[in-house]
Amino acid sequence: MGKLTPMMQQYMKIKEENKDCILFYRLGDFYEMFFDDALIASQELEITLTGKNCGLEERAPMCGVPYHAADSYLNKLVEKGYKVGICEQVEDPSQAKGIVKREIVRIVTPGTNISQQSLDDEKNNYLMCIFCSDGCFGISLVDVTTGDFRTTSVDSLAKVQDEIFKFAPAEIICNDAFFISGIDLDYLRDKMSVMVSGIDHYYFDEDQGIERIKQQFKVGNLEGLGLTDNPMGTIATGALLGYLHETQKSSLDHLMHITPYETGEFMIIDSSSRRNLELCETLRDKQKKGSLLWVLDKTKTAMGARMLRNMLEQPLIDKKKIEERYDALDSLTSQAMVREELREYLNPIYDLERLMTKVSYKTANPRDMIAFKTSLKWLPPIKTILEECRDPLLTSLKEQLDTLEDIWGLLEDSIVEEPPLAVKEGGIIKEGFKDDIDKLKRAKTEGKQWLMELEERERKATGIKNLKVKFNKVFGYYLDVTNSYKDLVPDHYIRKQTLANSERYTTEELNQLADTILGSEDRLYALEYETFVNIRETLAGEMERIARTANVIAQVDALASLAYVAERNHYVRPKLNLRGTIDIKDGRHPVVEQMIQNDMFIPNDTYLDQKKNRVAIITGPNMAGKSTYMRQAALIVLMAQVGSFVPASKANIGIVDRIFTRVGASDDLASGQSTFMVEMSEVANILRNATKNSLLILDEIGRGTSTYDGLSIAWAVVEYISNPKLLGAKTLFATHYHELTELEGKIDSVNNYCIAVKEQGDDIVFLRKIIKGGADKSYGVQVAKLAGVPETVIARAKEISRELSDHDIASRAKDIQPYGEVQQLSLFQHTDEPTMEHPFMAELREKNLADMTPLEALNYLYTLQEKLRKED
Ligand SMILES: Nc1ncnc2c1ncn2[C@@H]1O[C@H](COP(=O)(O)OP(=O)(O)OP(=O)(O)O)[C@@H](O)[C@H]1O
Repeated sequence: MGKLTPMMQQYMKIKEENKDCILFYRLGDFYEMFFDDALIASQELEITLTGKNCGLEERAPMCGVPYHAADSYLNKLVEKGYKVGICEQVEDPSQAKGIVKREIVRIVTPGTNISQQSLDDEKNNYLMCIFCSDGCFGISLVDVTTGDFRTTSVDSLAKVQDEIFKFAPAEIICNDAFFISGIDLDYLRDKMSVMVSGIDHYYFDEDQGIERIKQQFKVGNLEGLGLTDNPMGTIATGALLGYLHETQKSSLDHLMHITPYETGEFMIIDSSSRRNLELCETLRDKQKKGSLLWVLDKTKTAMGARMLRNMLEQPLIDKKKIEERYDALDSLTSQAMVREELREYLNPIYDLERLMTKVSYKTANPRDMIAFKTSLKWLPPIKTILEECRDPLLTSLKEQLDTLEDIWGLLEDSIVEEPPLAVKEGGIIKEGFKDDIDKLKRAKTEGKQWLMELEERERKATGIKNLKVKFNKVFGYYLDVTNSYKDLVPDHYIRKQTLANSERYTTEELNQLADTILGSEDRLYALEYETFVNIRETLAGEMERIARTANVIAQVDALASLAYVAERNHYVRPKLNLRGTIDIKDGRHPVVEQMIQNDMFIPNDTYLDQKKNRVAIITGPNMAGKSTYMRQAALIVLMAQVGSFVPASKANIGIVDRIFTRVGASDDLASGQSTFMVEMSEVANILRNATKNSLLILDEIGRGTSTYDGLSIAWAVVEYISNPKLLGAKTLFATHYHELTELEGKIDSVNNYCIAVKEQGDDIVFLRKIIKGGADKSYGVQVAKLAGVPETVIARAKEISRELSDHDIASRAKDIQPYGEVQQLSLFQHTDEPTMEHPFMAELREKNLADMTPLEALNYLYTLQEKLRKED
């Protein structure tokens, strides 16, 4: 058995301390990986596996990536959920000669990835820390690429899930208690691709955490940060900072502020509703295209895009704040020229927040400085053009906008227009910025000329006609005088060497010149680098001002985008009320109207209030447009509370505290649960958490089970939500159970609507218009025909439908004989339902379900169902 080489011993020691990391171990121009790390990396990165003689009998598996291209490899591994430890050579004079010391300089995790690729990503990249204790949760989250840092605390797991879904962090770190809080870890890992890891309990020590917070934000106490009322969030923040210091090891100066927030400041939208409403990505493809954000985001800067996404994720509930945004949009829509000029100035502005991150991590290169300068140039004209806007929000943003002219001036004076990427090879600093640099530069380029001039001067001064300045590697520059002119050599010449035919001299002037010329290149590069680093540090010192400006620009950009979209898509400014009335005239679905090309989107009205119009039961054939109509209402309310104008001819929106949607079967939620179970959990969640100020969108509740159960549940749910003593929330309720339209006469606040279709012979034409009243037919078979179901099946379905139409479904179903492939009842389950005269329904009506809790109602319905089965 051999013994590990010293270099590999060092490797083993570092690896031992960082077992959960793949080590990128710097060897010359490569990062090498060994043993298991090499096996993983070669597979994940598709790179060749080799072997290294490590001193042992067997060669160590090894693979490597070039230092200069390491970023993309690293990014790939981190995206796949690995932690990567970057291990660099560091100077350590105490080490024995020949042994280079290496140490981890940074641990890159999904939540702390600052590779160029992640800096270019439009979205925020959050690292979230969750501290769980006694059913309460402290949440702290940071995007190290932008400096966005927030904290809150919540009192239920459901609210934690909402926050996770809202911010979609790349990585969650937590204490052990969070793992047993009931959180669905598989869902987080598999469906949301979040890396979840527990961190040591010492990170959550409150006192140490507070110290870290005070140091990071340079404050003497927590009051100034607004954290005193948020002990759970404080602990989470302390732990998050501890983790960052441990992994990032370098400056976190760009994390200058933390924003404590209350979830109650914003409209609450639970995770499944966010998905269902397709706010920032589509349900199916998880793409931005097709989402509400896709329609609204016409921002010009990356900061603006993130701000808009944030606004959409957190609609407001404060009327005054919303109206401030409307006023800003009014300014920008009524002055289209001003807006477009503003957008033109915003266009060339780079991502200042992420540039600041690079400055803070000392990775900003000279081209980043030019990006800075180019961006700053547009700040004064933006400020000037904002003078045209008289509304309070834009006026205040204008006042807050620091145009950073001093920083622009510094960059303008110091960095050349097209600098290289490298920082240590010169060519960065402009002429005139620093005398020494200018001199060195001149020495480099004009050295020869200077020597010729000196030669000429000396010839004239001494009369030595063939005096020459020459160079060799041993003596450097010297004056060569042939023996015939020896007598003319002046006293101040210093002899360097005597040859057979000539003498070699030097002078003080020549020595100085030689020094300047010979060392100029190295010194020039070093001085340019030093100057560049100083400039970068000056910027780092101005981080606070730059961050504030970046935030102002982001807000202006997001507002300008909303105004632009509002004008282009003919949106209107909504009115807001606190009566709880939602009155939309000619509302349109903001996304579907963009998708429909030749066809015109048919607008529809929506009216809901706290009295006679609390619940709208919407019937109509499949494909008629029920889901579109309901989502459109929810999106219009949401847009209104984001501060956007809305797609309608007129809208008066009663501010809602929450929007809940239960739409279709969200299959991806159903990890291990049946579709019906998921549906019922969502319903339970809605009934438990909605208030009378909420808006509910319920699409075909009860569809996932048998007709009887489904209908009964739907019936009980409508009774519950329409009753102000129980819930009394405004609701749009789409159903195929036509029996539910019976409720209109029975409950005051329930009204029937349907989406009109026209029969044309055997076919139907969708009119897409919502009208008062219930639909009398479901046209399921016609829609099946439109969808291309084979003619034989359609014909048979019509036959069955005719047979069933006059009879009770339960008894008739038994009589139907199988025909070919059509053996299941599923074809007619939705096209023909039991009549209300069934004893089951009669008993149901007698019983006042409204006096029961939803659970009692469900239990009761199950008992009824059992009874029925026994009777059968
Ligand atoms: N108001 C409208 N104007 C124009 N087209 C519309 C309108 N509403 C819906 N559509 C179109 O009709 C299609 C079907 O609409 P939607 O999915 O809302 O129907 P549905 O009644 O919910 O169907 P199902 O009951 O089968 O789920 C949409 O994809 C859209 O293209």
